[in-house]
Amino acid sequence: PSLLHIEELCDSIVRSHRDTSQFRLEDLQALRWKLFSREEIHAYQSKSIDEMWQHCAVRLTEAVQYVVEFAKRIPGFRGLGQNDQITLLKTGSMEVVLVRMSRCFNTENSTVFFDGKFASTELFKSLGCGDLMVAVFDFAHSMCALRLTEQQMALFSSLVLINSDRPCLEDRGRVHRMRRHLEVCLSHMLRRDNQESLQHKLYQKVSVLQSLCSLHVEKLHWFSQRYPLTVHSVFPPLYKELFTSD
Ligand SMILES: CCS(=O)(=O)c1ccc(CC(=O)Nc2ccc(-c3ccc(CC(C)C)c(C#N)c3)c(C(F)(F)F)c2)cc1
Repeated sequence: PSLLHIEELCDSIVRSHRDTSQFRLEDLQALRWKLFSREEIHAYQSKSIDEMWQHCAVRLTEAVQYVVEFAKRIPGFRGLGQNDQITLLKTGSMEVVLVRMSRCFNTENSTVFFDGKFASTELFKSLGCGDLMVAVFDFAHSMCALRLTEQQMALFSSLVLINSDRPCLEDRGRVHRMRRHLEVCLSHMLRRDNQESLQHKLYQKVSVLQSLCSLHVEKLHWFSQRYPLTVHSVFPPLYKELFTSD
């Protein structure tokens, strides 16, 4: 691909990320000291496990929907077969949500934006997923340490999604060709930012992301065994489609 084509591809990925990321960075920054009060935290901790799970599933599904929109705007994604689009979203959308979550993480007090204010892991106690929440927050912290620009996050997010190693892809070759172009974009951008050292640090994040998402699916399976009706009747359909193997 020509350099012009690469620059154009970079620009379109960055634009798509900006147009599909729920909150602008400056808005999240402006809210970063809006913390939940003791009473509000106590109210969340007093929720039943199924109530809190449902609440979080709804919030997560909103974030996933924006990632689905981002994926659809990646040049070439809509050219893939329907099944391959679903396969890439099933395995990659939660990973991109977790990458994006670092945008709303406050490293000074280890809080994350949730339901309009910034919350620490203790707010999620009634989920019964302490280890997952700690891992999610630690990941957000480690992503913040890389101090990615929105452009770098946009390209990293597209590479997380366009992964030709995903199981059951029908046209693996086509996904791989898309991925090659995106890899050239990322290295072109990192060279331009004089930050080539970021490349391997980003690729190292991929395995942590995948283990986080497996843990999320594991916890969901554990929860759906105990509260089948909650998952079946009040969880968002998209959440069920993406994260359960029903
Ligand atoms: C992401 C784009 S953005 O514009 O930066 C943006 C856009 C919106 C928001 C608000 C927001 O939706 N925060 C939120 C939502 C759900 C969750 C969450 C809750 C529970 C679980 C455990 C699971 C078992 C249900 C998981 C997981 N895995 C994740 C979190 C946080 F991870 F922090 F707990 C935060 C924050 C930034």
